[in-house]
This record gives sequence, C-alpha cells and structure tokens, in this order.
Amino acid sequence: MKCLRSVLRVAWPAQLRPFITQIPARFKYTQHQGVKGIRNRKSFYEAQMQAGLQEQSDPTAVSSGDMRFLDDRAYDEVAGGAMRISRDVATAQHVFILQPYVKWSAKRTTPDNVTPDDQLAEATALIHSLPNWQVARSLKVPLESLERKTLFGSGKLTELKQLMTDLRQERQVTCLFVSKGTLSFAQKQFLETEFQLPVLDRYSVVIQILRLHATSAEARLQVAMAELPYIWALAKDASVTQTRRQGYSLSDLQKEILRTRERKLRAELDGVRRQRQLLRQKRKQQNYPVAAVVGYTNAGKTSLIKALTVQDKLQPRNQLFATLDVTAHAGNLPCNQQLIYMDTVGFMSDLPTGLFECFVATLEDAMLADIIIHVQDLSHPCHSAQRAHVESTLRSLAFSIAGGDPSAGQLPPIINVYNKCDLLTPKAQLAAVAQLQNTAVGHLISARAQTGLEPLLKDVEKQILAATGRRKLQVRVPSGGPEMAWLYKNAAVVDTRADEQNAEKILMRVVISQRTLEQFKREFC
Ligand SMILES: Nc1nc2c(ncn2[C@@H]2O[C@H](COP(=O)(O)OP(=O)(O)OP(=O)(O)O)[C@@H](O)[C@H]2O)c(=O)[nH]1
Ligand SMILES: [Mg+2]
Repeated sequence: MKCLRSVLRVAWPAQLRPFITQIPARFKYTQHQGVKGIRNRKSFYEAQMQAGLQEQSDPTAVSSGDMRFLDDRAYDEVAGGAMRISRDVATAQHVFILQPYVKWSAKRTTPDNVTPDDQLAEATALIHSLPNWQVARSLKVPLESLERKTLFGSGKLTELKQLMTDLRQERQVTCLFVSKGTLSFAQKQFLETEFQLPVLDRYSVVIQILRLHATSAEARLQVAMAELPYIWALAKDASVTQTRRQGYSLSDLQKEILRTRERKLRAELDGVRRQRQLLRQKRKQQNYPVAAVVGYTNAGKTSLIKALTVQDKLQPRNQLFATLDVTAHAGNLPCNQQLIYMDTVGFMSDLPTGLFECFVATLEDAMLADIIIHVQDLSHPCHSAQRAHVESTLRSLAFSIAGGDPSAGQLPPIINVYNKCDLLTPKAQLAAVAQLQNTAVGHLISARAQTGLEPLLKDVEKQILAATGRRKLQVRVPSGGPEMAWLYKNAAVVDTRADEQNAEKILMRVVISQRTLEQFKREFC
C-alpha cells in the first residue's frame, strides 16, 4: 500500500493529488490475500466482474438492503477519471470559480431576471457548502457561446492561463470550477491541459455535496445512481471526439462494471420505491393528511417544518442540499387535527434533469401528498426565477409520475409561502404585503423569527380539510360515554363544552372524514 501511494505521489502533479480516490485501509488485506493473483488493473476489474456475476446468479448472496456494493473500488476507478470525485471531500481546496455567460441576451438560455452576478453567487454558495473548500478567486467571463470546444476565445484563454499560472505558483488555487451545468468531455480535457488544474462543472460539484450530505442508505443509493448518467455522457462524448489513447474512454470491461452497478442500484431503488409505497398505504389507512414541503434549495423548508412542529431534532443549515432524505414530521393544525409534513430535497436550476430523476422515488411522496407547501426565499434576488423553476419541475415530475398522461398528472393544491421576510427592508416588506393583498395568494412569513405562521396554519387547515373531505361538526354525546372515547380516538376533537339544556350530555366539535363519520353512525346510531 505504501508503495502504491508513493507511486501515485510521483506520478500525479500536486494539484491533482487530492482528487485521486483514497484507498481504504481494508484493501491492505484484500489486495494481498483476499484477491489472489491480481497483478494489473485489468485482472483486478475481471475479478470484480466475476464477483458481481456470482452475486447476481446467487439471489441469496446479496440480502436486500445490503449496501456494501456501494463501496466498489473497480467502479471508483472507472468513475474517478470522469468525475474527479475524491472520496475524501474533507481535503482543503482553493477554488477558482469561472462564471461564463452568453453576452447577447437573445442567445441566453438562463431566464432574463437571472444575472451573471446571481449565477456567480449561487456558484459561490455551492463551494461554501463543502467544508474546507474556499473560494480563492472568482471571475465572470462573457462569451459568444457556451458550446465552443475550447469554451473561451484565444485572447481570453491566454489571459486566464497567465492568471492561473501565477495563482498556481503561489499555491493559491488547487482547482477550477467552471459554473456551467455540464462541460463536454472535450471542453473539460482541453481546460485541464491548458490550466494544469483539475476542472469541475456544476454537476460534479453538486454530486460532491450530495455525497457528503447523503447519510441514509436510500440517499446514498440515489446519489450513486445520479453519477452514472454523467459518466456515460462523458464517455460517449469522449468516444466521439477522442481516440482512446488520447483521452478518457471506456473499455468494454469498464462499461460492464458500470452496467453491473446500474443494475444493482436499480434493483435496490425499486425496493426503496416499493417500501415507500407500503408506507404510503399505511399512512392512508391511518388516515393522516399529508402536506409536502417543497422549494428551491436553502429556501427554508426544514426551518418552516421545525417552526410548525417544534421539533428540536431538525437542523436547518445554511448549505445547499442540506436535506437529502424525504422525512416525515407530525404536526397539529389549529383544529387539533394531526398531519404529517414531508421535508423534501431542494431544487436547483442549471442542472441536468438526470440528476434529480434519481430522487423521484422520494419526491413521489410529495406529488401524492394532499397539499403542497411551496417555500420560497423572498429575500433572494432571483426569487421569481427560482419560483418558476420549482413550479415547472413540479409539473414535469407530476407528468412523469403519471406515466405521461396529462389528465392524470394533476398536482395537489399548492400554498405559496414567502419566507425570510425578516431580511427585507421595511420598504420591500410593504411592497410585498401590497402585492399579496392584490393577488391574495400566499403568505409572508419568517420561519426564523416565527412570524406569519398563524394565518399560514389556518390556510393549511382549510386546504387540508377540503382536500381530504374532512368536515368540522358539532355532535352531542353522553358525557363520559363510549361515544366520547371513540371520537377522541378516531377524530380530531377541536373543543368540548357542557350542554346547557342537558347536564348528562356534552357538545363536541370534531374534525372528521366522511368515512369515519359513517363508522361512528354504524357503531352508535
Ligand atoms: N433570516 C432568515 N433565515 C432563514 C429563515 N428561514 C430559514 N433561514 C436560514 O436559511 C438557511 C437554510 O434553511 P433550511 O431550512 O435548511 O433550508 P432548506 O430549504 O431546508 O434547504 P435544503 O434542505 O438545503 O434544500 C438556514 O441557515 C436557515 O437558518 C428566515 O425566515 N429568515
Ligand atoms: Mg432542508
């Protein structure tokens, strides 16, 4: 092992070293004793393949929920070349951010209300979401088009190269982040050669963040799945533009390693989906209404749920993609009806849709909730673009979950929540209030300062009761009788008071669904 590390140290330039996959200590054992006869990389891959095939032919070999296959060194080696993913994201990085943008607005693909400064701010927030990663420098670069093979024109390239060489020599920069959805293989390779630095695009930075924040088995599976389309796309691009010797291209064996991993991930994710379906059915049987809380990343979804449910366990963080698991949290409506808030993964624009398709299994819960609460960061300069992005993603998710049937792809009712209003200037707050009064759709709140929550809860109650067919009723039942106990158990009791006309009876205001009401009638009337 020592020997292998020293070889790596000699063979790779210093800047690339942190990106070389860290080799876990347990390979000390497997390399020399467990996997006998492995001399070169090819035979190592073949041994891994064999192991994969054996596992497949023996259904008992991998018990369901066994996630050990995620730590797969053969896959890591195949992925490492394309993704530049370090398993050790704790390594300190000094990042140079380049924010390219198209000069002519007619050719731009980003919405008009999103400026290059806004895009750069988002890119900076992405880097700050990784611990120990710092922004060394950042620069906006106007371009004619983002599709050019060299990305930049020759003049700009010379200028950037000089800048990068100076910074590299002063050891101020360890990698370059080009804030574009994905770079083509040719662009990536060209820039790496020119600047002598590892080059990352938005997809690979987001994947690093997702990997770091994925703690549950389910989230790890989804992140692992999200890497694959990126690797395939790079490999396809490479095979078109480069010969194998010149660059990154996959051998048949490496392709098979990817396919094997994809098959295993798909099988596990199908299991996750089935499990979620069961949980959903169970919730339905228990008759709990569900509100899914969705929104752009960092809008304050987790903070809102924490404020509405007073759950100390929830930890809102000022990081992008802090929440990667859809989690359920019980809360109470003003009428005492219990409901479940589902916290979900945040959305982000300028990322290939493939990345989030992997989270569909969990987002399905949101699409099938009784209502959706759309949390928006009103203080963000790109608030309207973020809102539009979330709305269009929700529509396309509903469409794909309905199997492409436009009539079935109906979204649940949506409540718009404008959060972080404590960050607005008093003038902007007044303007927002006036606009809300005009349109009457949405709630101005601050999850942190806990303002505006009461009217929001009332609206949630109204929508939930309408969506689930529940009604508020007053019933007169014998005081202390079995009817009273039954209603406490099966319905939400808003309040009770003595019946002035009959001392033996009590008046109960309850929230009850039609089905439960009929059960009550069958039992007692
Ligand atoms: N000033 C202010 N900050 C807020 C408010 N609500 C949330 N925040 C902060 O915004 C940051 C993100 O909050 P989260 O609740 O984690 O946001 P999220 O939407 O769950 O983010 P992801 O899970 O990453 O998608 C945290 O630092 C919160 O403290 C608010 O009303 N006012
Ligand atoms: Mg969150």
